[in-house]
This record gives sequence, structure tokens and C-alpha cells, in this order.
Amino acid sequence: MAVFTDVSPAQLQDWLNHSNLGQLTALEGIASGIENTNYFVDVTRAGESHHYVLTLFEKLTPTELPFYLGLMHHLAAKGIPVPAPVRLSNGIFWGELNGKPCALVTRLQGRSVLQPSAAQCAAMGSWLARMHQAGADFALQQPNLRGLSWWQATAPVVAPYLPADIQRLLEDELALQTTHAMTTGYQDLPRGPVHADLFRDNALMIDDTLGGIIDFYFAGCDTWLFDLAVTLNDWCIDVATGELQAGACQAFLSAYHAVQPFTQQEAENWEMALRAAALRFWISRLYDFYLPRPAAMLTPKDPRHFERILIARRAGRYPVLPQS
Ligand SMILES: Nc1ncnc2c1ncn2[C@@H]1O[C@H](COP(=O)(O)OP(=O)(O)O)[C@@H](O)[C@H]1O
Ligand SMILES: N[C@@H](CCOP(=O)(O)O)C(=O)O
Repeated sequence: MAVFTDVSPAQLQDWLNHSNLGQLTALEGIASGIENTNYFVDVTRAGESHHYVLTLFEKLTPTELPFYLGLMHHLAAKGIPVPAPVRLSNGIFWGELNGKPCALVTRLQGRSVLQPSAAQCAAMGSWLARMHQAGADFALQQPNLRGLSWWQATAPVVAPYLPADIQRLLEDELALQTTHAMTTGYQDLPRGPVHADLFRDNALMIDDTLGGIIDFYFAGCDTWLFDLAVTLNDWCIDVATGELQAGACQAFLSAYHAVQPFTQQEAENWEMALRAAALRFWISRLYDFYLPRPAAMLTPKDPRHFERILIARRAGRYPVLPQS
């Protein structure tokens, strides 16, 4: 379940009226998702039907929203398939409902896939490269709020729950990533706005075509390589075993490279990016597992999945980046 905050049709109609957004015709809570409250919302306006998703942000604060919603607007305006936020009567993309910041965005077509095909991985690679290019001139800056500083703050909180050998793995990887982040090789990598949570459940597919990418609420400025690593670690593995799938990796990386060619420096930093991406989700899953939000009736995602992926990447199990 992921309706943490209830919204009644009357409350929403009142909210829509403030921005002349039309007559509510349907309101349906969305069961999936773990961060925010989401509803499908249909309205008619000037005789036309419009299909939206209403999100009530359960943890994010209004200061963080201009980056996420502004980035979605920027990408949508450049033809990248992402939800376009609706501008409210006060000229901004977010408002407030039931004490929570909220936004209305366009509803995209498609469904998430459980086990993507090589063709679907190629669609993702191509989308990611185009998104990186399109985001490069986005004016706002916000760091990846689930980046190194957050790992450094959160790892000591979850470490006491772990057996000694796993604690050592966590501490060792964090120390290596901290040192790595100070190298000029890392600091000079291409960077800009990245999605940073591009898992299968955040892509809506129509057969092998991408309907669009949702859930930009972990986006931030980071290396393009980190985004690539997050995506590969989820898209290009067998969902049951966690093992990499060679065909999926090749399709994904080649499609990205065809749009935005990899540099030599990216190739040199690839292993540490894959390890960083595994570490990031290992830590967040450990946190959600051992320190769940009160009243959240959710099954926490398995932290050991990313512990295994981190161990595999440290052992050198990953595909090489294509080079021109
Ligand atoms: N713009 C959208 N278009 C179509 N479906 C959407 C859209 N945004 C969210 N959804 C649906 O809502 C579900 C939950 O959204 P998500 O952003 O993953 O929630 P959370 O931020 O809580 O993890 C998605 O799996 C998808 O089915
Ligand atoms: N993708 C993350 C958790 C974030 O959840 P989302 O539903 O907001 O994408 C994970 O799998 O750990």
C-alpha cells in the first residue's frame, strides 16, 4: 500500500478549483510505490479529458521540489518522455494538500516490466543518454541527496545491526569510495542532472517502446556514470539470481554509447561507479529494513540483494564499457 495520506474527492476538487484545472471525474489511490502518496486523477476541462497523477510528498520538503519538478518540466519540454508537471495558478509546479506538499503531473502510458528483454534494455540505454544530454543545460543545481555524504552519515546508523564481517565490508567500501571521490579522475567525470533511481519499476514500457520514466524524486547532480551504474545493476541482471545477463548489458551499454560515447576516463572509473551504485541501495535498504517508518505497512526490500551485487562487482563481475 502506498496511500499514506487520504484525499477526498471534495478536497481535491476544491484544490483544483484554485487553479481552474477542471472538473474531477475520477480519483483512485495507487497501491504501488514506497515513498509518496499517489493517486490517478482524471479531470475534464473545456470539454476535454486529462489524465494525471497526483503525488503528495511524504518526506520531501518544498525546498527540494523546484529541482525535481523543474527538471521534469525541462526534460518534457525537450521531448524526453517524462511526466510533465502542471503549473498552478501561482505560477509554480507544487501546492499543498492535507498539510503535504503536492504536485499534479501528466499520466504516462505503459507498464513496468519484471524481466526486461535486450530490446527494452536498449530502449533504456538510449533514453538515459538522451536524458543526460537534455539535462545538461538545466539551470538549477541540487546535489544527489543520497550521495557520498548521506552514505557517510547513514552507514554508522545501520552498521550495529550487521554481523562483524558484513560491517567490515560496509566500512571498507565506504572508505574506498571516500578516497576515490577525491581523485581528479573521478572529479573530472561528465556530470549533471541524473535520475539516480532508474529501476525497472520506474520505467513504463509499451512492448519494446518506452512510454516514459517516472519518479524523479531521488534525482540530483552527480556523474552520468553513477546513473548508468544504478540502471545496469537493476536492469541487466536476472531477477531471480541477481546474475548479470550478457545480452542485456551489451544492448544497454551499446545503446547509451551510440548516443553519448563513453570516454576513456569513464571506462577507468566504471568499476567504482558500479560499486557505488550497489552501496547506495544497500545502505538505503538496510535503513528501511532496520529502521522502518512508523505505521508504514510495507514489506521492506531485501538489503542482501545489494550486498551480493556489491560483492560481485568488487570481485570484478561486470561488463566492460564499449569504447569507440
Ligand atoms: N506519471 C505517471 N504516469 C503513469 N503512472 C504513474 C505515474 N507516476 C506514478 N505512476 C504509477 O504509480 C506507481 C507509484 O509511483 P512511484 O513514483 O514509484 O511511487 P513512490 O515515489 O512512492 O515510489 C508507479 O508504479 C506507477 O504505476
Ligand atoms: N528503487 C529503490 C527504492 C526506491 O523506491 P521507488 O519505489 O521510489 O523507486 C530500491 O529498490 O531500493
